Amino acid sequence: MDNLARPYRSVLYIPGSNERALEKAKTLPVDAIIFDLEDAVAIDAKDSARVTLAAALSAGGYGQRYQIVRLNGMDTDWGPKDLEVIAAVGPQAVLLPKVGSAAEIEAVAARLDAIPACAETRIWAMMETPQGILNAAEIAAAPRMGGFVMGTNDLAKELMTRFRADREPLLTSLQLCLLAARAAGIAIVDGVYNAFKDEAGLQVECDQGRDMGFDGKTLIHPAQVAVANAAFAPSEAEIELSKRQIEAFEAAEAEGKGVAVVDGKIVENLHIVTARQVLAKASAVAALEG
Ligand SMILES: CC(C)(COP(=O)(O)OP(=O)(O)OC[C@H]1O[C@@H](n2cnc3c(N)ncnc32)[C@H](O)[C@@H]1OP(=O)(O)O)[C@@H](O)C(=O)NCCC(=O)NCCSC(=O)C[C@H](O)C(=O)O
Ligand SMILES: [Mg+2]
Repeated sequence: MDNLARPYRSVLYIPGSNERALEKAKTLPVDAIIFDLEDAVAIDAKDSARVTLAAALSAGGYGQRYQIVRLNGMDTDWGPKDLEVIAAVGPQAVLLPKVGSAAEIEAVAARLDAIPACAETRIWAMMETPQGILNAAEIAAAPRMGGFVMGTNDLAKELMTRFRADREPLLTSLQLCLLAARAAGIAIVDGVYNAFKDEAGLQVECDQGRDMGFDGKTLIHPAQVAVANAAFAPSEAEIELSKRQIEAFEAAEAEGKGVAVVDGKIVENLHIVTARQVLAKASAVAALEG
């Protein structure tokens, strides 16, 4: 499935060091997995996690779930070794933390270009530093870019904000990254909701993220999957409306008109583009779930 056509409703982080979670993920209805070698892995476990993860990826079993590996930063003791070992198994995507500039993406892209197993490997970027947010447009347009992941914990730390349920202090950063991702035609998924037992709070954040235009949400626990899958899938009402809009617009066109009216609202060609995207997303979700 094409990078942008596939759903990214639920993107679950799994610590690369946690063999039980690595196994469990094969049974979870997530659209994508981030196998983490960065913040979820303790310093003493960095070297063993890399080996454990490379073996798990080679063994496979993750089905249609899109597989993204979060490496340690290339400026750390572990990052270059992570890239070497993970690249050898030809991952679908590598995710770079705390990206600040397009040059960082270009350097990793050049390394991947030299590895035949990585011909199709995409690069994703964690957007979680002030410098990265200010350079979002150039990062999104860099070679091999497949998507942005919002790192709202690091971002809140760097901006010195306080947690608010409405995320008002983070909205400018979230929207700058959305603009950059959409301009470059790459995917973008929202940050994690830390209180993984608070389903109502997660629901509010998922609805907000969906309204803003995110493709999905990053998650930290299996209990969060169902809420994200439902929030970022087209609803029955959206599917039904899209079908009626297409039908009405085609009828209007047949009569030589460029505008139809559905439920008292105008429907023009641009609305039909959105309606067809809704139906395509619904089909893609059904294909993954089927
Ligand atoms: C938060 C956790 C440490 C909780 O783990 P645990 O106490 O084991 O939870 P449960 O007992 O409720 O687990 C129930 C079962 O589910 C499995 N499990 C738990 N978490 C995961 C997971 N992430 N993926 C797959 N499976 C998972 C357990 O193994 C249990 O299975 P079973 O034995 O069959 O019952 C834990 O959830 C966790 O470690 N989560 C991930 C944390 C993480 O990845 N953090 C880093 C990413 S967030 C980040 O860095 C954001 C960004 O950079 C930013 O700046 O914002
Ligand atoms: Mg982070």
